[in-house]
Amino acid sequence: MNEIKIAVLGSEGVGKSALIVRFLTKRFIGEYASSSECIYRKRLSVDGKQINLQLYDPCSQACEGKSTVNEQIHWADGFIVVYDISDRSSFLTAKAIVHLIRELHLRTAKRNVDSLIFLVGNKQDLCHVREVRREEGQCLAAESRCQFYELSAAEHHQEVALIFFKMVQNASLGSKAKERRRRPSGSKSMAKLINNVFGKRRKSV
Ligand SMILES: Nc1nc2c(ncn2[C@@H]2O[C@H](COP(=O)(O)OP(=O)(O)OP(=O)(O)O)[C@@H](O)[C@H]2O)c(=O)[nH]1
Repeated sequence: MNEIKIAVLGSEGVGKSALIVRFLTKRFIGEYASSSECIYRKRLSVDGKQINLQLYDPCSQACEGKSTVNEQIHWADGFIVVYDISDRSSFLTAKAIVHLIRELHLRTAKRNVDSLIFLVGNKQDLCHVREVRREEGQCLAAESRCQFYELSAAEHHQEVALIFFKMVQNASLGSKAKERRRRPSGSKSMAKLINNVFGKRRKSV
């Protein structure tokens, strides 16, 4: 069975967990508790192939055993780099992450990552307080040769699911020969995810 590892990266509060939870549970959870980085696992069938998917959700706060961005990049087969359209600084962070991914993959002569980086502008529902124009996202994606999406984890289930499926599809095309690399610490089952979702309070929208 194919194993695909996807890292969802971006600065604090851009909606990384919200996107993952939306994909896994179809629900938008406004309050999500997580004080450690974690890996969610899901089995799915893509193009007739059974895939063991691992989704890495980093923790923005300092936590014990936290992996570095470099380790996260080395671990993953594909990257969903998220920014918040109502927060310009998160766009700059996303830009830096995309450049770092390209640089590290170039330096280690890994396979072509063009189809394996998606730039995602989240919180489209907050367009009345938008700080990053859609064209800026498109422009960054074009110059970084990655795919661009703008959406809202709060409002769009199908779009979110499509992005994850597309990424899995792209990653599964070139994953066979890939060596297994060090994984970030922490692993989460659906039971723990449900605990996080219904357990503690952390942030408000
Ligand atoms: N309006 C709106 N709020 C959103 C959306 N996605 C996430 N949020 C809110 O943004 C806040 C941060 O969401 P998280 O999913 O915790 O963001 P994160 O990137 O995982 O944050 P860290 O784990 O701290 O890095 C929460 O209050 C969410 O409810 C969205 O599409 N629209």
